[in-house]
Amino acid sequence: QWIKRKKLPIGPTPLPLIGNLHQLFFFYWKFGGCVQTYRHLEQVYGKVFTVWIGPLPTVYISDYDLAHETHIKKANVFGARFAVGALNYIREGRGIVASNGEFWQEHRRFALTTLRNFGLGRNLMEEKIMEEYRYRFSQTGNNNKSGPIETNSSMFFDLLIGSIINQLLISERFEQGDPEFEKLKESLSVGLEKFGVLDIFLPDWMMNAWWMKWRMDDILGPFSWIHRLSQRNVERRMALIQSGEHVIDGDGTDFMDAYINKYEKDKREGVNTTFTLENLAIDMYDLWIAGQETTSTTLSWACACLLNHPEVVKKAREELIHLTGGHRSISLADKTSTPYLNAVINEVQRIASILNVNIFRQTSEDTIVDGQPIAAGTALTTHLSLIHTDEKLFKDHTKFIPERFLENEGLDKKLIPFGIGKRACLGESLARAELYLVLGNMILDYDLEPIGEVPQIKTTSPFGIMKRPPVYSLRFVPVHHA
Ligand code: HEM
Repeated sequence: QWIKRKKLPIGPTPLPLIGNLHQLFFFYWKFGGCVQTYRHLEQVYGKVFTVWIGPLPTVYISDYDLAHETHIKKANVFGARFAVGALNYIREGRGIVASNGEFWQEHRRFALTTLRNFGLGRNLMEEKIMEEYRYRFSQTGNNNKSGPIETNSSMFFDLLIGSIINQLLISERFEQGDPEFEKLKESLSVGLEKFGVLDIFLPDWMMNAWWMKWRMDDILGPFSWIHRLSQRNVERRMALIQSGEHVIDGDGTDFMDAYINKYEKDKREGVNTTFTLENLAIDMYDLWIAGQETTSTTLSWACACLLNHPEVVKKAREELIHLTGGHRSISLADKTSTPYLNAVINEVQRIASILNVNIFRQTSEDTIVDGQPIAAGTALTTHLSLIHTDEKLFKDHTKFIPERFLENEGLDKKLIPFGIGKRACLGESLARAELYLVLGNMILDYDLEPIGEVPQIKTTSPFGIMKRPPVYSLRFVPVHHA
């Protein structure tokens, strides 16, 4: 440890085996959350510091300029995923989130191109988002379709966003009460809830040890269920293709079609390929897990913020009515004409900061950051939440103030909820399209009313890997434009 520390940024003194865990737990208790704990460490040790999770040193960058200097300017040094422990469970170096090297490049490029193709030409992505938006609002609530809709925020947005990603992946929608969806959602929330920071870093030998089996079954079992569902979807599609009930027309209409086209082509040409059906199930598993909970949680945060700030809803709606005359929906082409709505979405993502840190990277060579050495192979991350609560950038950071993005040109560049650099979020453009279309049209079409107490703008999971908003119900009351 002593020798290793010489090649790492400073940080609290670690003990053998347990590293800084005792201090981390003490600070969690003292400060009441992970972000406050890491803010304290930043104040003591500076913008780059090391925390030992047991025997493993992990390095944190807590400043935007340093994150840019490392992840953008030296992208190759900071571009590999640190994929051990629970992150590598099921994936075993495959998929998009936890793979590296050529495999990662091929699968990331394929997924990006396929999702981008949905955005070109007839703009399938926008069509699918709007179709699901209209469907969900028309199906929820009472039978009076033009009356108010009463719902639970997280269930409503889970169904909406789950259906959009499912439409893009396999052309299927989830319905309320659908047992498969309920089980899928439960698996995801149970899995993410039980997942602790230590599990991310467990070495494979420890994960496989007999004395860890109960814990691994408990936290990873739900993820196995999601993986099996993904495998079943692949088997079902292949059976339909073989029976002639599903025909892939040209490029196909969803991700699975596009992948099967590539798989068949590689097979025909005798290429030694990683595009196998087994890997298709893993890619879909990754896209589903990464693409569902993230966006739907952000929308739940958005409504919590808007319920607390009716003046923001009013101002955003005025902008949208001025643009559309109240006669049509908002489309992605309107984005440059809606600066206030854009600022509202930015501020929601800043306040929510649903993922505190980038998924961990691994330095590929010895390097120096802010004058401090970092050895090759070190696990490192950018602390997104510390950047988003940096008072120098975001004054009065606990307050919801969309105007800050209008008053301070270029501030939006320093907002990085999708991560930064080579491994930044693959679904960023899809998520941005969903947030813009759903929030913009919802503000245009509905008044928001709380049912019961107005939810606090405060996370209910200060120690979790994902920051969740309070659970609350709300009412969407249709607005009739003159
Ligand atoms: C508001 C919604 C979302 C947020 C805040 C978000 C945030 C993030 C963050 C912080 C990362 C880690 C980046 C890094 O390590 O530098 C990430 C990675 C990723 N996200 Fe998202 N994400 C969102 C939506 C989506 C959607 C809709 C999809 C899929 C369609 C998606 C797919 C992925 C994938 C595949 C990765 C791994 C990328 C790689 O390793 O190359 N995300 N996301």
